Amino acid sequence: MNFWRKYHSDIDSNDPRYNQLTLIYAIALLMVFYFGAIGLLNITLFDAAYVAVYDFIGFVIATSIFLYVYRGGNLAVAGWALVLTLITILLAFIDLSEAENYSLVWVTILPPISFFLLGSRAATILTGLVFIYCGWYLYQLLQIGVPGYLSLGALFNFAEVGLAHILLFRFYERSRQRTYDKLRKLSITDRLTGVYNRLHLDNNLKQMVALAHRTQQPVSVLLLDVDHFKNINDSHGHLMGDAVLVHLASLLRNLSRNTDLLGRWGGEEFLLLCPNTEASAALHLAQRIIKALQKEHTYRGANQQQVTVAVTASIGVATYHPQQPFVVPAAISEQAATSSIPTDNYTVVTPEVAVAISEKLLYIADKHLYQAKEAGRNRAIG
Ligand SMILES: Nc1nc2c(ncn2[C@@H]2O[C@H](COP(=O)(O)OP(=O)(O)OP(=O)(O)O)[C@@H](O)[C@H]2O)c(=O)[nH]1
Repeated sequence: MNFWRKYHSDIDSNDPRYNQLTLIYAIALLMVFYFGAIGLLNITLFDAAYVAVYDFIGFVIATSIFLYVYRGGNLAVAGWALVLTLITILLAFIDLSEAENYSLVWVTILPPISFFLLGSRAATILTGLVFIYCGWYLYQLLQIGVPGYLSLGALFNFAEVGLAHILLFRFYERSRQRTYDKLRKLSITDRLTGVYNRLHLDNNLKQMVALAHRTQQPVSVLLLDVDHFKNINDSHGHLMGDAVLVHLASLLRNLSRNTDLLGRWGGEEFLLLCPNTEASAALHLAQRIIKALQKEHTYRGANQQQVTVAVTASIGVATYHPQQPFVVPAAISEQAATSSIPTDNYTVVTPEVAVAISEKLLYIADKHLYQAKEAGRNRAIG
């Protein structure tokens, strides 16, 4: 982890916010040095203390934004603060220079920054308003006949460049966002069943455990494994096996709550994460799943042939309750003694402890699943 992300360790280089963070740092730092240096020059060399007051205000605002982000502040808030500060500075600068020396061209840096930091909608409105204001400002100068390069043609050119900038960056930002959403969805879902994949479950279980601790609510996990799945594949073909997995995923989705998180843990294994769920409720849910699976279902396999296949599953259940000591149950503690799973009782949940509790939950669920298989399958143990 580098120095800049000390308080934003959750943002890695694959996260789109990583570059936003970099851009906010870069612009804020640039403003800090710029206002600091110009302010000093205004006081010492140019004897313009009244201008230095503005430099000082800019310096303080830029430093505040920088420190706010550095201390882990919200990126959206920092993005808005930065863009609004930039707009104020640019408009003040244009006004002070009365649009001389093409100072107006500076507003063209706003669309790339705004679209990147604020998203398509907010940036379109904000930069649109700034360009309209600048067009109106130019028009006023034309009216009073400011000499020099100002002409009606210049006004049109400015308006056209402004519009082109907004449309192009809007198009660019929306296509980037769409590609990102598509890639993200692909990276967290299982292609066959459409439920979440193992990576996503893993990440969320840790967060769920931390939240359970904060809210003092229990969290349960259900680990389900189809019984003799190999036989289904061998007797009816792989396509039929796939159809069984798809059906099972939709059955699990229908039986679980909206707040539960369902995913495919492995080949024919599914994991259901249930926040705010007591051990008894989790076991009850597991039994409902077993019962629902026992109902006959017709699957479509190769050559569109329809076959009724009897599918059963075994489920291991485990629950973490923040108010109770979390120890590996006696029945499986012998195996735990030789494994690396920590067995302490946790009082404070740091990220490391959340990982340890998640591992232990999965470990217990896996052992219960194993016991259910040993006891004859088609059952749940918790
Ligand atoms: N059709 C299909 N089969 C899969 C998929 N992923 C894994 N499998 C198969 O699932 C089977 C798992 O077999 P085993 O681990 O022996 O488990 P089982 O036959 O269910 O036996 P028990 O779990 O002991 O009841 C293997 O034959 C894998 O090839 C998949 O995506 N589609």
